[in-house]
Amino acid sequence: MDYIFIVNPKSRTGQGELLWSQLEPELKKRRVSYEVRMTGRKKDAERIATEITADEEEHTMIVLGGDGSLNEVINGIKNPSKVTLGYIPTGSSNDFARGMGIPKDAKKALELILNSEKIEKLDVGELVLGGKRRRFLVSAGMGFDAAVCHEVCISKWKKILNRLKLGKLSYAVVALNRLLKDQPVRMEIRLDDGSVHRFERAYFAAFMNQKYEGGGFKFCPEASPSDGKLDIMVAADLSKKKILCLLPTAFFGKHTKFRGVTILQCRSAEVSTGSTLPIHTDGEPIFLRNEMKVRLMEEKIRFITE
Ligand SMILES: Nc1ncnc2c1ncn2[C@@H]1O[C@H](COP(=O)(O)OP(=O)(O)OP(=O)(O)O)[C@@H](O)[C@H]1O
Repeated sequence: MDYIFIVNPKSRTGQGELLWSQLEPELKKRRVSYEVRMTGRKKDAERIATEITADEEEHTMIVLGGDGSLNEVINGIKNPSKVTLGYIPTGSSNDFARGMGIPKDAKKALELILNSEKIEKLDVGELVLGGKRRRFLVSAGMGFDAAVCHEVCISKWKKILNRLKLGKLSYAVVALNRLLKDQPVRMEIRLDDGSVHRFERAYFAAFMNQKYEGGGFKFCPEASPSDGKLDIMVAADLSKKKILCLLPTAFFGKHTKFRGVTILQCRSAEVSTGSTLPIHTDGEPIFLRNEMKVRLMEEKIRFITE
């Protein structure tokens, strides 16, 4: 099998490059047939994936990077059903790897890819905003979680905590800060089963393909990336003090039994809000809107798993 590695050398504040330099000799030693494409800047992984898949042939791509790089690759791929994907997590939040049970250790993750014979067909989420589309593998969200993603991307905390090997904590630190600033809004969610769910004071809605987002918050403990469904978590109609108490329980998925937390499932949904909110896909902040559509694509992507 020919592997195409897409490597973000800057992932986890520059550690991606070091990790790749430790893995590549192993590929050579084992005479693995591969080529490597390094990303040089933002959106490179997307461009590279588009280039590779333009021929509509079958390809095996291995991403070395964080959830952001993985998101770029899934967005660049022309037809997800023609691609087999492998993943070596070298990001700071690594929610995809956590959900899929991929080893955090890069060498072990490579071993899994080279030795595994198991393929799981994963659902691919798609966010539709007017004429624009963005795919996701982990989650898409509107409101507080997207505001946190945005602030993490621009804050100094991520770099500092990455250096201390505490990268995933950056989401928790920023979440506390954001909670003090954000105001809840009116939200209506229409699901493909015809049901309509209205919330007077919603903080956010997370549409989850994986169990975890935001660096380890297990927002939807029952979510599965291959069940043909998106799990939804809405936090609404509760005080900020209560959210503060609930957030730590969300690390263990224990928040779902409390009032103010609603869990739903859908294949597609339309959301509208009383005022404009930030929106993210896979932790990458993208737009400010008061409407969005979320759905799963017909095509699935093959993923190398344990
Ligand atoms: N050579 C590069 N220089 C600067 N930025 C890059 C480069 N290559 C990729 N990027 C950008 O870095 C962003 C973040 O990378 P990635 O998600 O791989 O790592 P991370 O931020 O450490 O992890 P996480 O997303 O899990 O927090 C990507 O969205 C990508 O656009």
